[in-house]
Amino acid sequence: MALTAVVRIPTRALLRPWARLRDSALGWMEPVGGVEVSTQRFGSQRVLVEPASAAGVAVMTFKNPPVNSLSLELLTELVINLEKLENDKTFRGVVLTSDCPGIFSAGLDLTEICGRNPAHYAEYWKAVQEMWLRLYLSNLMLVAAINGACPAGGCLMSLTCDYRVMADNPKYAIGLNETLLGIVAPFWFKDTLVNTIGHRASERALQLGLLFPPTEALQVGMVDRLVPEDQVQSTALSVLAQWMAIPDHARQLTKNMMRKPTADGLLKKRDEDIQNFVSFISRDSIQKSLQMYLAKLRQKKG
Ligand SMILES: CCC/C=C/C(=O)SCCNC(=O)CCNC(=O)[C@H](O)C(C)(C)COP(=O)([O-])OP(=O)([O-])OC[C@H]1O[C@@H](n2cnc3c(N)ncnc32)[C@H](O)[C@@H]1OP(=O)([O-])[O-]
Repeated sequence: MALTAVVRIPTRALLRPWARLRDSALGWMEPVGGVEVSTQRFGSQRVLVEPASAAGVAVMTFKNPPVNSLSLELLTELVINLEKLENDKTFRGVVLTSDCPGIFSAGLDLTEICGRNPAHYAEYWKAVQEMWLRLYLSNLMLVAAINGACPAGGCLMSLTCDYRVMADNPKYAIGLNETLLGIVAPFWFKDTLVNTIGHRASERALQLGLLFPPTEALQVGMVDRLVPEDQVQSTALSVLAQWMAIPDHARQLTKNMMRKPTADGLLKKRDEDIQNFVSFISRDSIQKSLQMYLAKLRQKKG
């Protein structure tokens, strides 16, 4: 099996805004003696990509204030930048982190799934699926540097990584809290969690919508390591340095062997999953729940 053929997703056909964003992306690679070498910061408006000082490693920083919610634009830019890193064979590992103080990501952008029309829900959900598939099956080593709150879709994104380092600050929490919003985490969110913390712990966490403070997240296995807040990124980089010692092709095949069956669950029924999502999220009762949740978030501030 060819290593580069792990994910077969016709990306251009899936998300229409990509072509536009691709055009506006900053120049990032220069051919040097036939080999593409990164020369500078690159990325796009909401996703900054910087080569780290260690060879073969990049830091991908999400920059979608105020809370790094996963808007359609952020999801699109994330996938484009990941694809660029994967296509450039000089990169083997990526640290995913946030530029928003105290927040890794607030999860799916609630304004994308509340008060819109079915066509929008379908387009958005396809982008969420795409983000998950691309990260979950990435042949790169991915380490999440969780430097803040990490609920719902933010937690999902971190769970796609090969390793999670979290800031040891009791103000932050991580988990799939969908039931608290009156919505249901889809089966592939559930599968990703089960693959990380096991069936029983997932069953409880998902039903109760648990958001684990760092110490509990470590205990349950949702994160792999806790460090002081100012050491999250440096620790993630040193973890990657250890992983870099493993021959890539053996590690990639192993990762694929572990993850492909889970990803296939979605790949086999993407359209059905989109239809399910659209009909679920369009229900009046669900829209009401989401509106109330958003109003509560806004009130909290005022
Ligand atoms: C089947 C579907 C599966 C679903 C999966 C999901 O991911 S569902 C997602 C589940 N996600 C969650 O349950 C997380 C919900 N969010 C939180 O719990 C907190 O915002 C926080 C802990 C992330 C940060 O606390 P903090 O005190 O630092 O910040 P703050 O609270 O003051 O918010 C600042 C502004 O951001 C706004 N905004 C916030 N989140 C979202 C969002 N997801 N989207 C859009 N907007 C959001 C908030 O309204 C406010 O706007 P305003 O008033 O300025 O117009």
